[in-house]
Amino acid sequence: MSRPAPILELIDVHAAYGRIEVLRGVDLVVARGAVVALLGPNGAGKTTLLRVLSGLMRPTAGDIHLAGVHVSGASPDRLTRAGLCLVPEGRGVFPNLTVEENLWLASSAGVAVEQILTQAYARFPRLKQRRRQLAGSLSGGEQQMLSLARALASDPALLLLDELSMGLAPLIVEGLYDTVAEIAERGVSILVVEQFASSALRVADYAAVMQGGRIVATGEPAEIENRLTDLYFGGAA
Ligand SMILES: Nc1ncnc2c1ncn2[C@@H]1O[C@H](COP(=O)(O)OP(=O)(O)OP(=O)(O)O)[C@@H](O)[C@H]1O
Repeated sequence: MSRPAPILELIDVHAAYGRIEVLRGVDLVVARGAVVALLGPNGAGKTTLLRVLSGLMRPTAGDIHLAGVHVSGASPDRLTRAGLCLVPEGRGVFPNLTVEENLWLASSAGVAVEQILTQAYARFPRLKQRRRQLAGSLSGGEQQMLSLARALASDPALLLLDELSMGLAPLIVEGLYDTVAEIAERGVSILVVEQFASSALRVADYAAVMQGGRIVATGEPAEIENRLTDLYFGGAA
């Protein structure tokens, strides 16, 4: 019997802002149920890659397969329906709406709002305490919990997380990554992008390093962690 296709496969993906090519031939695989950490210094192209993957930007060349289906250039809407969900850098919550209103808006067709609220509050009791508070007045960690809860409401097959740790204290980041590990245990595949690596590597099954618009190293998290300084600052082979 043939093995199921990986949840995500990129083959020689290119993308550009105007004439400036930012992704220069990205190859990457996320196996079903895996957590993959995509690391890399400022400007490596990580956020651009997530924009391309979530349909916000069209690749100029290359192939993207989601669960074996060719989706290069597909709309965000189609990708969402196919099970992909992006948690963007900067958290993507509506600051002038309450926690509960943010969760209501995350409800997708066919999933009862009550069920979404129950699941979100079970996973993040802190959000229940603050359900009538405006999202913009939550702490950074709480906003990140809310954006994760919103993402999970769509019952994604593949979660794309951009800089979950941005601007947060280490202890908060550790807690969020514990949640990421729990989400993965439920069978959700996860591609997590981080500039600073250790928390993401702790929960990852596999890691890749991006530099100058290409993947320059892939491997086990421990191996990548040992090579990270060289890969970021010493140029990569
Ligand atoms: N809208 C844009 N127009 C033109 N150039 C852009 C745009 N957005 C990003 N870039 C450039 O593309 C390159 C890759 O940026 P990108 O944000 O993808 O990197 P990154 O790896 O996510 O870095 P960071 O961790 O700093 O966010 C950078 O040189 C950046 O200046």
